[in-house]
Amino acid sequence: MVKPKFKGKSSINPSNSSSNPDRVNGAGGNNMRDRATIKRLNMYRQKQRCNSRGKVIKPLQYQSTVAPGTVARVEPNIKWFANTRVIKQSSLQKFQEEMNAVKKDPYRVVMRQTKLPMSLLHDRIKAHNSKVHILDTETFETTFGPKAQRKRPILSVGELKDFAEQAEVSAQSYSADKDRDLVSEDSGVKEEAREEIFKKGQSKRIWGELYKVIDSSDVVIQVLDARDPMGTRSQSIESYLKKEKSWKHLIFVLNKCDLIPTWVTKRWVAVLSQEYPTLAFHASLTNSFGKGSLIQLLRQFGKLHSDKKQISVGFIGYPNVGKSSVINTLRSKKVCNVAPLAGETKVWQYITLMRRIFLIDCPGVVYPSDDSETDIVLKGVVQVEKIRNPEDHIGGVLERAKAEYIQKTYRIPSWSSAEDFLEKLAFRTGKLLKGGEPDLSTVSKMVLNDWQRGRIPFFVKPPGCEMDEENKAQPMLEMPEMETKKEELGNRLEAQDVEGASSSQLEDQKLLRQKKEEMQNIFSNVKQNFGKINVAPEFSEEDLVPVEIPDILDPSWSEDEQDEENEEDEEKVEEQIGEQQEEETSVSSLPTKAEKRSTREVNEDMDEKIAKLKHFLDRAKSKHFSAIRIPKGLSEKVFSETIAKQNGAKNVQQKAVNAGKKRKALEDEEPAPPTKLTSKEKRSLERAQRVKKVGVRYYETHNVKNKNKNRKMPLDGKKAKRAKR
Ligand SMILES: Nc1nc2c(ncn2[C@@H]2O[C@H](COP(=O)(O)OP(=O)(O)OP(=O)(O)O)[C@@H](O)[C@H]2O)c(=O)[nH]1
Repeated sequence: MVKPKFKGKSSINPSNSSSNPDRVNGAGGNNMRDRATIKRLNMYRQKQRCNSRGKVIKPLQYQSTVAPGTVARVEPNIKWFANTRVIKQSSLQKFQEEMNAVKKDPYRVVMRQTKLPMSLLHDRIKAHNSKVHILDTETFETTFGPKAQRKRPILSVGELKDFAEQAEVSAQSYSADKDRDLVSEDSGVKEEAREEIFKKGQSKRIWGELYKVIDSSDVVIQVLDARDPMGTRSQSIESYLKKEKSWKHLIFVLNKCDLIPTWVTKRWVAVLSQEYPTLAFHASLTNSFGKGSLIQLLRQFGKLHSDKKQISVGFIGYPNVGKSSVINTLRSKKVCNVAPLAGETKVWQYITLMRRIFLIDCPGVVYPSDDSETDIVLKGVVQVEKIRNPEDHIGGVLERAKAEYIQKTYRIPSWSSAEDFLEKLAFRTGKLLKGGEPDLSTVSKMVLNDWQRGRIPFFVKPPGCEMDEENKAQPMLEMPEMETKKEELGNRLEAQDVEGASSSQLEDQKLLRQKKEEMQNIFSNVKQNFGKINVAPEFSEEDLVPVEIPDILDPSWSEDEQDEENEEDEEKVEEQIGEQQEEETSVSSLPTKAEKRSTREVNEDMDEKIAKLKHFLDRAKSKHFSAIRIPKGLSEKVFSETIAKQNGAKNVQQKAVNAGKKRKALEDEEPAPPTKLTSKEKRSLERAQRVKKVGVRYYETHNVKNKNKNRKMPLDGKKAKRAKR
């Protein structure tokens, strides 16, 4: 140890020695040992001094005895850091033998086992291929005898030859692309990580919401987009429900049927019904399709679970397929937020449909698949505004949609590539950047938005649509596939019975069969008249394969009745509108094409007028204006036209049956007034007259300070103008 020199009063050692903790400038510059390190090293180096008789005359630091009660320190010594628990092999062997002897002796007990190195007794490493001594622990009878209980490995083959064959087949079908565990050499080039927006609907939170909805529902409705039902379908959830929650009923609702030709809807319903009961649907507050069928179906499910106080119906599906819209349609009012943007529904929500039926809306879930980024965008999962390079996905749009529809929608006659198309569109729409450069990003977003909102006609063709024309023209789908499916299921179950299942399995099967029969009974009542779907896009002749639509709709319960029943609580004006629509849709089911076109025009006219009326109503309801009046001229015109059209429609039907004068009858704008009005017509006339004034005067209903009862509101002039606005 370096002895600090005494330098008068100061105890600081000025030397530059590397063992001096006080040194200021050493040879090491900034890399010098710090004070603590030097002190520690000095401590290690110290030696005690003894006299010739061995008596310690200078003890080590911390070695001197201290008075009892004071904190003492153990000498830091290198030997403390060495392995002190080493015993000889022979000693270990002896310990193991003796310990084993004691353990096996039933008259002796090893005390304080936790304090002993017991692991040393069992650490003999067994060779990987060492023989298993089964017979040491089990009897021959239970192991190999006729009543052996030992589990055997399940092999799908009986002989080694078959096993080799199987291996060969699997080797042939092996594809390195699909092998996720394949270790390949790192080429240094890696695929760019997917942007976060493309992982929408896949988060743990969303899946949590989905499982909450599934757990809480008695009936699960998977909503599919009619334009691409298979792309928006989740087979993994279906198999999960089948395996884990077999008591829950799963049905499909094919929504947005108004965006595809009717025969395609029919075909898809037939295809999907082979697996699960399927209903076609068009979600709309004013012009829906399938609402009555769905409500009736839910009612029947309610009856099926009469033991329960209420049943819950969960709506699951891809984002943007219209789950919330279907719920709004069933409730005939906006109870869930709806937007053309994916991910509008954030959390699950309960909605009461009837006293005993609750609906649960679920956020859209994206199921794991190999979809490319373009697929994801075109399925409407990603919000267009958030896409970094929207022009990358236009190629996909041009590939999927027919050129004819693109030409018609954007009025661009031809293009050589996606970029060329975008440039032409940018010039046509005036979307230009500085210097007259086409703004490709903006026009791409425009096209993608149109795609997501169904403005570009598109649909995925159902399987087998080229073949059997007969099926296409099948007038009323009565789910024949369900029959075959049931039979198939029955056969399968019987086959399983023969194989010999346990009693609990048999019971399960019985339950399953019972459930199927119940579903069959329920669905045997469901008949949808696809001719009533109001298809919006104008499809080409090629896509519009004519569908024969039955003249008479006579299911055991009709949609019209249901619609009326569920609209009880709505405004009377809306009832009127609903009745008008029903009349209109029944006209649209007439067979010839020319008439179809003219009825569509009539429908469009009516829709416009209805929208206008509704707009006025909404404004009046929100009380943003002190008084709103529907201009008398407009209301009279609308309702007189309505009645005229109703009568006209009746004439049309009659004439269509009698002779070939349908066209004339339909175009007949002002038919002769009916001599005698039916009670229904009388009521609708009364309502029409009543609803002319839909607003109320602010001063009449509000208790305001300067209320002047005698004040007359001028109908012309400034205020009247404001009210009219
Ligand atoms: N043409 C047409 N559009 C529909 C139909 N149903 C829904 N939509 C539209 O599809 C868009 C999405 O509807 P939502 O009801 O918000 O869809 P969602 O499945 O609840 O979406 P998330 O909230 O993302 O789960 C809206 O713009 C609706 O207007 C339909 O039957 N026909």
